[in-house]
Amino acid sequence: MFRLLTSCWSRLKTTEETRRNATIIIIGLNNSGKTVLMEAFQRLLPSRMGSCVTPELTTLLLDEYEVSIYDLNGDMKGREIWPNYYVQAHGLVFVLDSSDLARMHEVKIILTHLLSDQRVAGKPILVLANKQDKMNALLPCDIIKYLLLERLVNENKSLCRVEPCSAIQNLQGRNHQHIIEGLRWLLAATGAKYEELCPHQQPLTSSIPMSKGNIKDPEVCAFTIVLSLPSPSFSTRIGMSKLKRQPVGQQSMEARPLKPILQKEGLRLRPKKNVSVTFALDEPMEKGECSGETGAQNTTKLHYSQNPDLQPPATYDDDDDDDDDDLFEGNGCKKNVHKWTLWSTLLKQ
Ligand SMILES: Nc1nc2c(ncn2[C@@H]2O[C@H](COP(=O)(O)OP(=O)(O)OP(=O)(O)O)[C@@H](O)[C@H]2O)c(=O)[nH]1
Ligand SMILES: [Mg+2]
Repeated sequence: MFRLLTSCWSRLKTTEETRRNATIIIIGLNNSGKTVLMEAFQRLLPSRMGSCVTPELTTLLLDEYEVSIYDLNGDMKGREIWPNYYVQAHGLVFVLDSSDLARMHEVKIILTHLLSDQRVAGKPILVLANKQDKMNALLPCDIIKYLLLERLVNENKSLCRVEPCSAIQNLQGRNHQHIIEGLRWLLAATGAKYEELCPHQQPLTSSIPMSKGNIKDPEVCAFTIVLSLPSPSFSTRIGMSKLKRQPVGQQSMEARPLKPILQKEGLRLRPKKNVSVTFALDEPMEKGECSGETGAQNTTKLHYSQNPDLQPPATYDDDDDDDDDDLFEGNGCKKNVHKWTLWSTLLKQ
């Protein structure tokens, strides 16, 4: 009995010792669903008791990671303190309300600004396209297109994954695989050596803004991400073995552009369903598969995974099932007349 207890204790101790720490910040516009999402994470994952130094901080355990997650306010005042967290963050979760079309332009401005920040550039970002339960929610493919996400992540060399989700449903314990898989991906993408490259971590406080002198040289933390040519299963399992990272200034290989990969089950694209999109270099893309605008025809293969429980958007033309593939063909969502009218309105802003 004593031996059993000792062995349990030493196993527990080993697990504790080998646990990796990661700091993640959850940001996005106010009302996008960050706090509900945080509550969903708290329900789904075990948390570290007594670790809450500040109310916005939660420490959760996922696989071998102990993740400190900061849920930051998205109102104007809250956004002012986001930069205080950039240096310390290993990765970011950006939550957006997929149904709030009126604020998509604001999202675009914020995200562009965020990703081009030197303290953020190069860090992986998980974009959660929240509120997919709403009838007018945009699909990830549309959101990517509107936000020019592909170009953004290429310019800033940040690995990016877009997950459709509904934080409300997640809170009720439904469809949570998207947010958990998204978080797993983010943790894996931060890389095992990231902490070594950010050796001077300071405890974070929201009340004391960091002076410029306290902000570490962003170059020290930034990664240039170099992707090896992945296997077909890359998009569904983005293991660290597939990613070779080196600190800026030490890269021996040229950084290659990141391309969107829609996760798919089977061969046929079903764009009316909700899909996850991971940006990565992959095998040559078949002509006509998404990303028409950016000339991605030479490098990308698309993968998607369906989430049948989430509500498909009402704005899609549902008359003919054979139209499904047209959403990704040629000029993109050409059957979606209703939605493209909206796009042109948004794009003019
Ligand atoms: N329908 C729907 N509503 C949601 C979902 N997620 C959040 N909401 C609602 O959106 C509103 C805002 O949610 P919060 O989690 O407080 O938003 P927030 O991003 O934390 O906002 P700030 O803290 O002000 O930046 C609440 O009324 C939520 O109930 C969702 O997935 N679906
Ligand atoms: Mg909140």
